[in-house]
Amino acid sequence: MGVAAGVPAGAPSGDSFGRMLEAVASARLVPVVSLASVEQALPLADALIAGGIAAVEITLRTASGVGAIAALAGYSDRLTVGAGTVVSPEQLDEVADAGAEFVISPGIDEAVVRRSLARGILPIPGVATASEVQLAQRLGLGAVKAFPASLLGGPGFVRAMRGPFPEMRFLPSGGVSLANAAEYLATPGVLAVSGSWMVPDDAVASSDWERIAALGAAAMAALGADPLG
Ligand SMILES: O=C[C@H](O)COP(=O)(O)O
Ligand SMILES: CC(=O)C(=O)O
Repeated sequence: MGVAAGVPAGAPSGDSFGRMLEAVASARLVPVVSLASVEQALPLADALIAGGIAAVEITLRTASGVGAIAALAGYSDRLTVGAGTVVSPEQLDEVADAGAEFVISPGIDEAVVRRSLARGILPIPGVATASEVQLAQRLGLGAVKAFPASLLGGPGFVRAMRGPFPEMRFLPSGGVSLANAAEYLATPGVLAVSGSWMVPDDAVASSDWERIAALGAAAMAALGADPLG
């Protein structure tokens, strides 16, 4: 990962951020999940793992987000746990204390990125313009989230941004689906894809963990063989 210039004194080494980045890359698909209660966290994790999913983003869009991250952190070495919708340094501290390994935001905020680097958690801020990618690069980041990917032009957005920013890697999210996830992943510069389709709110609400495991397995199957494997 390109984290170097933005790493404050005392932060973990670039190798540590690189390991987190590669955990997300090797997962290839990162479900975005908002949970209504902390009790849903462990059965959700079991369902995701059963479906072959290796990373999850738990958002702070619900009040149980931080508690769910705390419940999941360290639960299984088969599931890397990150936080989503982190929009302030204070929230960054909360998810850092809870044990999140990566932090995703819908947009890029220099204070959030710097706090994340200082806390040793991989920041993957959202970008929708070249100016934002440029800021991410200046902060020393090697990966950003392309959000909302479908409205930005899909894989073409990543291809266009890789011209001026050939080292940057992108996590497309927003409108990614079973039908187009493989095309995104095959695009040079795509780190992994993320989305919510494999964890429908109604399945979580009804504790339909078998359905979530099946949707996860179908999603992973649609992504095909690991091109790096
Ligand atoms: O940040 C992620 C998005 O909310 C996921 O978008 P999606 O629901 O279109 O998959
Ligand atoms: C949309 C997004 O990136 C987030 O909620 O974190």
